Amino acid sequence: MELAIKNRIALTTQNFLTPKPKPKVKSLRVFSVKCTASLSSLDGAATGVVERPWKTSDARLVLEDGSVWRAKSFGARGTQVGEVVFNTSLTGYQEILTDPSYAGQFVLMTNPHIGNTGVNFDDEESRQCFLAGLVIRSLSISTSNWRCTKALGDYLLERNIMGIYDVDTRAITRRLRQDGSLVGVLTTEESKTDEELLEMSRSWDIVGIDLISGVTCTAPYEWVDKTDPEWDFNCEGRGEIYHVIAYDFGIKHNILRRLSSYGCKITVVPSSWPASETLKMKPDGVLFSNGPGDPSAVPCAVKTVKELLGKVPVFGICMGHQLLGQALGGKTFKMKFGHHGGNHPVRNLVANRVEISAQNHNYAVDPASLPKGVEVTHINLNDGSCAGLAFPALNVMSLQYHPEASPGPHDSDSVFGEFIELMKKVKQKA
Ligand SMILES: NC(=O)CC[C@H](N)C(=O)O
Repeated sequence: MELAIKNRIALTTQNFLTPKPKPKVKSLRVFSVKCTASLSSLDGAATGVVERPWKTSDARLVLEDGSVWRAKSFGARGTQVGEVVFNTSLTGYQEILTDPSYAGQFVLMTNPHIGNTGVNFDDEESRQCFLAGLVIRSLSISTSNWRCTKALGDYLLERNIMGIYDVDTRAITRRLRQDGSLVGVLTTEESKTDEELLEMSRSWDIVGIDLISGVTCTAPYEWVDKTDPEWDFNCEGRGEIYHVIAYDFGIKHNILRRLSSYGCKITVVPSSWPASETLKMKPDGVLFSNGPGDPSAVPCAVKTVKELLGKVPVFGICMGHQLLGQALGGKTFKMKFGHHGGNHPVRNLVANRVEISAQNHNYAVDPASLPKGVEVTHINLNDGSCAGLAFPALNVMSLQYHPEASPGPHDSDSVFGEFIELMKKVKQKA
């Protein structure tokens, strides 16, 4: 078993971790799917009233490799550039749409059937949708869920987010797996030629851009909301209150709810909040949140993390983990197509167990670049990449993935309890 896992890592690591070269364009190739019974009106879809004629394709997604994907639009109209990534989660599209870490990206759902549960008030992971757009195979013609307040198409339209459906998401996913993430331009504008859109996609890049400043909050605020007790599955033994300062690099609400449920008093601060101000607030711990884009494009955030190292216990999640990796002296790199989904097996080397995790990242910390004393605590079993770090001497812990799930499995929820234990230990020593 052990050997099988090792062999699997050896076989796959090279594939998934090698950054992609820029794709060559031989000529533009147009792809379209055979017409399925999609409705012309989303209002009709919400009420179940069928309108004819069937909608025909009115949108194009042009990828930087020269492929042109004809599709049908829903949500907002216009032209939008972004990086296309695929997400393998079966459920939770609303949490995915409101995860700020997707800023600058088109999320392509591999689950072909999207929209069937509509959207509701409770599943928002942030104040708005920051992603570039949504790409799906089939848009549900009706919504049916007791929490549903709105159809997905109306929701995206209100938030000015473009969506397309009736596009071969399986073929695009294979292309992304083979060639790596690709930049694309999505348009509903007939006047734009395929060549123009290709040129647009090839002249834009997500690497090296600071996307955090566009999603962070503008001023500090207190967070009080907890996980609804009806949904909470892990809430025993939380007595003492710990004050946590949470750096908002694009924070998901469920990180805050879980910390709050575990007994933390939370102050959320903007990404530019000085480390000196944080220390003046005398927190028991600091959380560095998830967030969009390239971790090496935000040296200011790395500087803040560095200034807090060793002064207070810290916990990093996803972007927070990558910033910690850099602050400790390590390097981050862009993966071939990253990890996005709710089914990633991770080996927890400390507890010696496998956890199925929710993940959403395109970058990773290179463990070989880390100084002595920094321990790799978690490994992604699909490709052997670093999924967690600890530096006990400085009371540092971090995960590359999402223990708060939303959406995804809850196997790693207990890590919030480990952060509490770390704060407790340091407080008792003081
Ligand atoms: N979810 C996140 O925090 C993502 C981190 C980073 N933007 C990445 O893509 O790797």
